Amino acid sequence: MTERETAAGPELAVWAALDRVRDPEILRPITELGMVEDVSVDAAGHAEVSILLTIAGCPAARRIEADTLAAAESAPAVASAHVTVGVMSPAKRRAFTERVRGPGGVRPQQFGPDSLTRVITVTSGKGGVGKSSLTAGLAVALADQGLSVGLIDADVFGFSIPGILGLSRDGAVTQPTRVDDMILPPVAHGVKVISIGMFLGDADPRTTAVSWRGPMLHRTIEQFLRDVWFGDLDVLLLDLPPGTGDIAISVGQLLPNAEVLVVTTPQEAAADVAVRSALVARQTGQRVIGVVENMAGLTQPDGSVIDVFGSGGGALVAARLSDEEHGDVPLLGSVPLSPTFRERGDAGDPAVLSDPADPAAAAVISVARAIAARGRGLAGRALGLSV
Ligand SMILES: Nc1ncnc2c1ncn2[C@@H]1O[C@H](COP(=O)(O)OP(=O)(O)OP(=O)(O)O)[C@@H](O)[C@H]1O
Repeated sequence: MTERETAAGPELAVWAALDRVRDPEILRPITELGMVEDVSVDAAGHAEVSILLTIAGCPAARRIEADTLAAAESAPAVASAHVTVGVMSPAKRRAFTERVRGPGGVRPQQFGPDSLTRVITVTSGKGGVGKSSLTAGLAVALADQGLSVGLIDADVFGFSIPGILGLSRDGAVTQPTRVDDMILPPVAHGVKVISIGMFLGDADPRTTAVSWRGPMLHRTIEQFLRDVWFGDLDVLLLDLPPGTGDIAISVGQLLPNAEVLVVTTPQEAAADVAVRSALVARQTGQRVIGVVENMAGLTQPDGSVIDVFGSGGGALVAARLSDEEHGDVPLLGSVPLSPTFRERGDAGDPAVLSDPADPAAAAVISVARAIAARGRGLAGRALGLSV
């Protein structure tokens, strides 16, 4: 019998209250994860709760402790509460990782051909068109719409996702928690995020250039897919370096179900490169699901609009990628230039949550709705039917 099964009265009520405390990285109740060691309530209504963390000083420790205390205090018949925090023994930690990941030592790569997760890579051809800002915004907006979302930032040359999502301060990037060989991605604004920028050791990402060749990048993405525990995701987004064939090939091999979203600016010159990057992805078997135009017309205080980067590039890319063989590739949205959108991104406080009425944020939210509504095409997928 477990501790909980023998509990009764106020103690059972505390256990029930603790069901509401979720591990902030795993997003599952601490009771389910075996993190509550003991609960006792004395005759005066004082509750003593002891919880076990995976590792000493785990980044989520304070939050788990505070949430546990608040939950215990809220239980009926509890007048006061105290929480003791301990650390799991290696055996308990093994049981914990099995509970999270499922039993068995062999970890298959996540998001393989039978996975139900939609994998969407975001590509742009040219750098600096706002691919990372849009990827982060879409991830947060999809999570806000109730989906379970993961985000892999594999943009070695410009890993800006931690900054945009508030996971980097003064050059220090939030580190993922490691529980033995399992890596738990930090959760930002409801999104599980892993970035190459989290694996630079003590190096300051502001002054550290990552110059990796294709094979190393391939291995890193492979490791992210194997060792980083994302859990059941509805959507996994990947922010990739602009326009490299190497990466497109790796993604095609590692994530054969990946869909591609193409980001371009309204400029015709950017359109050519964006089309090329989409064609490379297509050659590796990925399906292009749509185009998003970014940095479209900037609205002035008097209501007039300046097309800083021209106009029509998004529609042009969509038209050039649509044909009989591949069907219609839609322009899913046109995101205007917006100083607020940039400022909020720089502050790690994405506008899609903090200022959803901002025109750029609203456009990103609407693209996220369009992506969620389209669902995933089943073409080429094993349906898992047996007769
Ligand atoms: N719609 C927008 N309005 C205003 N600023 C924007 C908008 N989209 C992106 N930006 C800003 O443009 C800059 C470049 O954006 P971002 O880093 O997302 O581009 P990128 O395509 O990912 O670049 P790279 O791949 O080269 O790293 C950032 O400062 C970002 O805040």
